[in-house]
Amino acid sequence: MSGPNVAPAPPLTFVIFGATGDLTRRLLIPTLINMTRSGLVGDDLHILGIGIETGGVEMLLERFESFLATSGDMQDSARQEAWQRLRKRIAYISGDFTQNAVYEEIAKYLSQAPNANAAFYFAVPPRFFGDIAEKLSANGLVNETIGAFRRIAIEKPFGHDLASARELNARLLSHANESQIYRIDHFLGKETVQNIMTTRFANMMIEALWNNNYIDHVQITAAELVDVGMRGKFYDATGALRDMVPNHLFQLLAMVAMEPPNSFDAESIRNEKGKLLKALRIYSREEAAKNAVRGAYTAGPLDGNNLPAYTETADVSPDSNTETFVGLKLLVDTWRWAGVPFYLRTGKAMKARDTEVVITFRQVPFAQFPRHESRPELPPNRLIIQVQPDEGLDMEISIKSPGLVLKTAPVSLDFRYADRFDIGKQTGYESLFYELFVGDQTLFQRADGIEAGWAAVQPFLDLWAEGGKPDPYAPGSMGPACADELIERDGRTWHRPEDAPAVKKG
Ligand SMILES: NC(=O)C1=CN([C@@H]2O[C@H](COP(=O)(O)OP(=O)(O)OC[C@H]3O[C@@H](n4cnc5c(N)ncnc54)[C@H](OP(=O)(O)O)[C@@H]3O)[C@@H](O)[C@H]2O)C=CC1
Ligand SMILES: O=C1O[C@H](COP(=O)(O)O)[C@@H](O)[C@H](O)[C@H]1O
Repeated sequence: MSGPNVAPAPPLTFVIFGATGDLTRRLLIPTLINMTRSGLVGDDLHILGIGIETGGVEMLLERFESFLATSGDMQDSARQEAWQRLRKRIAYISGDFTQNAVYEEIAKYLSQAPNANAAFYFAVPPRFFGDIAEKLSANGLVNETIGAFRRIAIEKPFGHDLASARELNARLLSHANESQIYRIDHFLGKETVQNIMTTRFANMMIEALWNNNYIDHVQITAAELVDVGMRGKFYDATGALRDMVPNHLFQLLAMVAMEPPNSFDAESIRNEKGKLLKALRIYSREEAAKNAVRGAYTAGPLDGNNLPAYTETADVSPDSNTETFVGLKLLVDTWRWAGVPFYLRTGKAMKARDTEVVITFRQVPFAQFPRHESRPELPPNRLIIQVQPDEGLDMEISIKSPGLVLKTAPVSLDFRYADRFDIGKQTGYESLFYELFVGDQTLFQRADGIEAGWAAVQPFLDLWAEGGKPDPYAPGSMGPACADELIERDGRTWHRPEDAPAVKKG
């Protein structure tokens, strides 16, 4: 995507609702700086910020600059130069986006813009998504004309359950076409997530084994070292399941498990991902209770600090039963995956930052090698897709241990992106923005995929809404004991973060 061979995005006005907010200054502006620097956008990109705060564009620029000064983003001169170029093309309209007046001003601005292309980015609390789309439409701002596009990009969370996601989709689709709607999942901007498709579909030796004849089970982990911190209000109403599973973890799962698409165009890929997510087994209440565990971190030391318990976090109810960890065993009802469990887990305040997909292959059917005390079993092959940190791919195989005695030894063939490529400092939004600007929806979620994801987690939401408390786990651990039981009762174990190459290296 990035790099010198890619043509710059077409001219457009990028309208950011929520321009004075946290996401804009922390991620959107640094992304646009990176894109300006690498030539992914040219001087015909114009930015129009919308916010309720009064003041002119100088107020907004000062906000951005004071953030950039402290973030360490501007330490190299190329970025500073890119910012100087970009800042000249930023405008601001102060107004309340729940009222019509601001849309009239946006219409006026766009009518005087050098070209009619526009992408509207909703960097606003989710309760405003439907309203803004409705008002844009009522003011004729999403009408496309020949040669001029109008697009809407929507941040997460997309709904808070199946019913609300359906309602939001229906509302958006009554004002814009699916081809104009870009639902963001920032995991899809990660290089290693995009690499899952290449790993599978560019390598015969991998894809040929990619089914229940050879794969024993799949683990998807998104462990975070960070705790809930200052996000108590948002998090207590959300929890680990809603925050991470139907979006980020299911995107990883879909990439890993989908059928090969007929082509790499957006619709073919999204068709396959949608089909896969619709094949996730929808559990009964009893099955949901058996196949899901949840936890909340207690007080304790984490990363050199003394972390208060989740329930003592600012803006979290002391008797909260929101989970900060979730573990699931899911099944995909397709010919390819019948009988292969997918174990998923994610949580905050855990032992390490480690997002990975671990594919464990079946044991060889018959092994003549003598077993020895230190290794009574021949370990299965594993393919580890290290999403972050230290992006890479590891293949665990057995070799002969040197010496006269025939012994096997496990070794890991490690590939790290940073060892081979100059990936630079990216926010992860660069490829998403580029595709939004050029009109490629591959890295965005389609309505059916989102709804299928929510349908698969709804039984767990319903179950936990009945009451009960998450199990406690110590900060710096890998979650509650029930998470180990979930997988160990099947005779398997979680891949340990200390086994991850990134952690081994550190
Ligand atoms: N922050 C992050 O790291 C991430 C955020 N997201 C998502 O991005 C979205 C934005 O998040 P974030 O930036 O943190 O939120 P913020 O609350 O920081 O930003 C929202 C902005 O919208 C402004 N605003 C609120 N109401 C109005 C209104 N009626 N008219 C005009 N402006 C208004 C706010 O102004 P004021 O503050 O003055 O009220 C604020 O500047 C959310 O959907 C969030 O879930 C997703 C991933 C990461
Ligand atoms: O969307 C979210 O993602 C982050 C994790 O993203 P990462 O790119 O840092 O791995 C998570 O911390 C946050 O709670 C969630 O809202």
